[in-house]
Amino acid sequence: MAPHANDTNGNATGMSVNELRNKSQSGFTVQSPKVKYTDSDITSNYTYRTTDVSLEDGKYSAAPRETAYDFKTERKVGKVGVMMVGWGGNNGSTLTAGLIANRRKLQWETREGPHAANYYGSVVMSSTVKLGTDGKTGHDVNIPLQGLLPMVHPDDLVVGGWDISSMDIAASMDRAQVLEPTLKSLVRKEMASMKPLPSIYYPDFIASNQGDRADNVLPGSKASMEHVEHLRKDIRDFKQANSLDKVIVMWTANTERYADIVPGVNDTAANLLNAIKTGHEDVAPSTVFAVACILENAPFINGSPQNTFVPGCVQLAEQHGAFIGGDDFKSGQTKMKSALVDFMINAGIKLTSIASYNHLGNNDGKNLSSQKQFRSKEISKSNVVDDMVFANNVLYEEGEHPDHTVVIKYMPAVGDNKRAMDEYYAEIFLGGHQTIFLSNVCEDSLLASPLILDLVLITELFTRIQWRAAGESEFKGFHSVLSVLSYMLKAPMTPPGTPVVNALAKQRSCLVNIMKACVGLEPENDMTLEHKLF
Ligand SMILES: NC(=O)c1ccc[n+]([C@@H]2O[C@H](COP(=O)([O-])OP(=O)(O)OC[C@H]3O[C@@H](n4cnc5c(N)ncnc54)[C@H](O)[C@@H]3O)[C@@H](O)[C@H]2O)c1
Ligand SMILES: O=P([O-])([O-])O[C@@H]1[C@@H](O)[C@H](O)[C@@H](O)[C@H](O)[C@@H]1O
Repeated sequence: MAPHANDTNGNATGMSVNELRNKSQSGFTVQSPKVKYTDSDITSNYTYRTTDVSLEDGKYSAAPRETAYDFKTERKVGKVGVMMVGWGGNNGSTLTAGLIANRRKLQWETREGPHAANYYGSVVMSSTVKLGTDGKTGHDVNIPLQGLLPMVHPDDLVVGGWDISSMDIAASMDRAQVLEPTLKSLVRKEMASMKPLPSIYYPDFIASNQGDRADNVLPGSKASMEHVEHLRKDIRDFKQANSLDKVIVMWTANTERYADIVPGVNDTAANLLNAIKTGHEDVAPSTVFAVACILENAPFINGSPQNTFVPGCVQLAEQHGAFIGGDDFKSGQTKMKSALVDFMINAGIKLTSIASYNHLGNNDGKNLSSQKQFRSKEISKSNVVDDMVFANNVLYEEGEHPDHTVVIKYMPAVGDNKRAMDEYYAEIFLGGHQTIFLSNVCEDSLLASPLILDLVLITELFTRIQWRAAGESEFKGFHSVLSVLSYMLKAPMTPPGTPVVNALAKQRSCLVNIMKACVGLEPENDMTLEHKLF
């Protein structure tokens, strides 16, 4: 029996905490002179509070700073499409099945009994945020994160995309071996009608073992403006055919090798466009897709670890005010790492080594069994602790960091059910040690698919948010590199010269507090002074 909620004077409210908990599910409005609601927009006048620190005579001087911003969020969501590159892959087919199952509110039999469609694993659809405190009872009031601002509902998303494999998406679902047959039977017909568009295929960028599925490719095995224009037309045609207001493009195709950053080739926007025009062999398919999306003003998100966003690509996005984001979905082993390392180091425990091993048997693993593709993944999985280590100069000397090794092996037998095994070794008080062993079976596509959804929903939201410094007349969009997506990504892209944050709690807090600022609400500070100062 849930405890009864008392008010701040200790008087019974007549409501259980659960009743109170569910009372506020029906949305909210902010009562503030700083927040204005019109039919078209929500506008908030927001004071951003930070602390300026300077070093004077060997001592820090800290000065509170206030910066006034206006945020404007367009309330109309419109009709949104997502085009996946690699639609026929495990993630693409699994997400597609999940969207259909949820839209149709399907239930299916499993060994444990009936299962209903859900969006578990999506931070937008299945997590909550603290809205505030009930003035009568003093209890927290939490609402679904998706309720903070107008957001597209995933049930309304229109799905499409490309694949170098011609297999329809129902057959791709079978190939993926991720979903229960009972569920597959319910979505098969609709998915069998879904055919991936032919794509660009430059064999040198992915493992040679992928060649046997490449039967759905456009002519040409290296970058060209014809490829760029063809992809742009695909996006326009998809948008028109489905009467969409906007399209978001998601790279969930194979991990590519890194492209060399070559001055005169991909270091500037002009050089990159010229390199594509002249068919330079070091321009990756993912970069060609990114360029096409930038020129078509379709946000492009990279769910894989390769360096798609070469400097010239970032510059092109900035020139066009187009959104890009990445890299590499943070779905399992690394997600756990970015939470656990944050906890250990912030607890003053000196992490000295991290050994991360995993094996998996899906096609992603097959592609990663090739050294150059593994190297892309090794980089994204290895850099995730840098910010947390660097922030603690009590435990770590300058340049000191834990040993960190990443091993990935391809073991077909386990399929999509990736095994992650980690050892965290740390120094504790008076020469002691703490050793944490973690074994984690990550059903990779069932963990990644909701993340892909979150990336789409949040990217779409940020296409409708504009800001200006108080006093300025013109509103403008966030920087082209959407670093607010970092919670879903192993190697978060940030605007050039800005810091990378990998700590999972900070990443979520950043996203939530920016969304709260857009409705004029203060960032969550967890002080709860109202429960301490009385
Ligand atoms: N948990 C996860 O599944 C997870 C986590 C992080 C990152 N990723 C990354 O997401 C990507 C997809 O993972 P997956 O398990 O779905 O892999 P997958 O191999 O099942 O799917 C990739 C698909 O991309 C297609 N493809 C390859 N090159 C293409 C091109 N140039 N154009 C269009 N299609 C192309 C392949 O035919 C395949 O169908 C991989 O790069 C993987 O590293 C996955
Ligand atoms: O997200 P995460 O579980 O740390 O990392 C995963 C790797 O462990 C796995 O080998 C790879 O196939 C997946 O694409 C994903 O990148």
